Amino acid sequence: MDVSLRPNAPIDIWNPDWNDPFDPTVEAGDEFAELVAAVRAVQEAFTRSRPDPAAAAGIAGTLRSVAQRLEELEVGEDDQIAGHRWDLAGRGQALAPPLHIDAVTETTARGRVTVGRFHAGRYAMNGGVTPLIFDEIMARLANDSGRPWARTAYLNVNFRAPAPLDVELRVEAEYLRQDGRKRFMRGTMYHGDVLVADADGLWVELKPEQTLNISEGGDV
Ligand SMILES: CCCCCCCCCCCCCCCC(=O)SCCNC(=O)CCNC(=O)[C@H](O)C(C)(C)COP(=O)(O)OP(=O)(O)OC[C@H]1O[C@@H](n2cnc3c(N)ncnc32)[C@H](O)[C@@H]1OP(=O)(O)O
Repeated sequence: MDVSLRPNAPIDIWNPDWNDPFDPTVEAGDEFAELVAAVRAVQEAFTRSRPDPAAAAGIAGTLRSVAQRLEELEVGEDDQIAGHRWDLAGRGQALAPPLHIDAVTETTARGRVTVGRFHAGRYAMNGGVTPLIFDEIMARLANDSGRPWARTAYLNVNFRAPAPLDVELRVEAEYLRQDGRKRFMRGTMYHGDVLVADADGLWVELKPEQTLNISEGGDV
């Protein structure tokens, strides 16, 4: 079943100012997009299924061999493709809801997302998935327009109405104000005219001694 999880936007948005050491142009073809779509399809189909024990054992074996093949291709985090393909929905990170970011200005960001049962609680979007979507679009805006890196300090989400599955939801972010290193952001999610969730968030700009890659040492 096609639940519109494929990253169907050719280029959502590409900001050359985005400070990512990964060079996305190398694997910018459709093959990796197809691989992400396939992983998402497995997640969704698995969630929707009820295999009998024999089918479960067979499928587990197949997936184990896929995992083994990918393990042979492991690279460091800065070089992995997943999460770094900014032109793909959800950046090519298969766990992330496939958020298409259509427009980013200095103070606003606008996107859309459709989730299936893989991201469901019961009949509606899981309460942990909504913050994932807000964090994605609000962090994107907080860190856009050449602004130095900032990390999420808090993200408060209000669930106003159940967010339905398999339909497109509109997601917006607004850069409210800056106070020194603090960037205050707001997010909203709509199904048609219905506000299903909103969020307030604070992003704090890193000090020079703080490093984004905490495993490199330095002050976190
Ligand atoms: C499946 C999906 C995969 C997703 C894949 C994502 C990849 C996406 C890539 C794009 C995104 C890239 C960027 C990575 C961003 C993260 O991934 S963030 C991940 C979640 N966030 C974190 O891990 C942050 C952990 N916390 C920290 O690192 C530190 O607490 C912070 C936020 C940097 C702040 O620490 P600090 O610099 O020591 O701050 P400090 O000087 O104490 O405070 C500065 C000011 O902020 C205020 N403040 C600080 N914290 C708070 C708070 N919690 N509440 C209220 N005020 C606060 C202070 O009161 C202070 O205010 P003023 O006194 O100046 O008025």
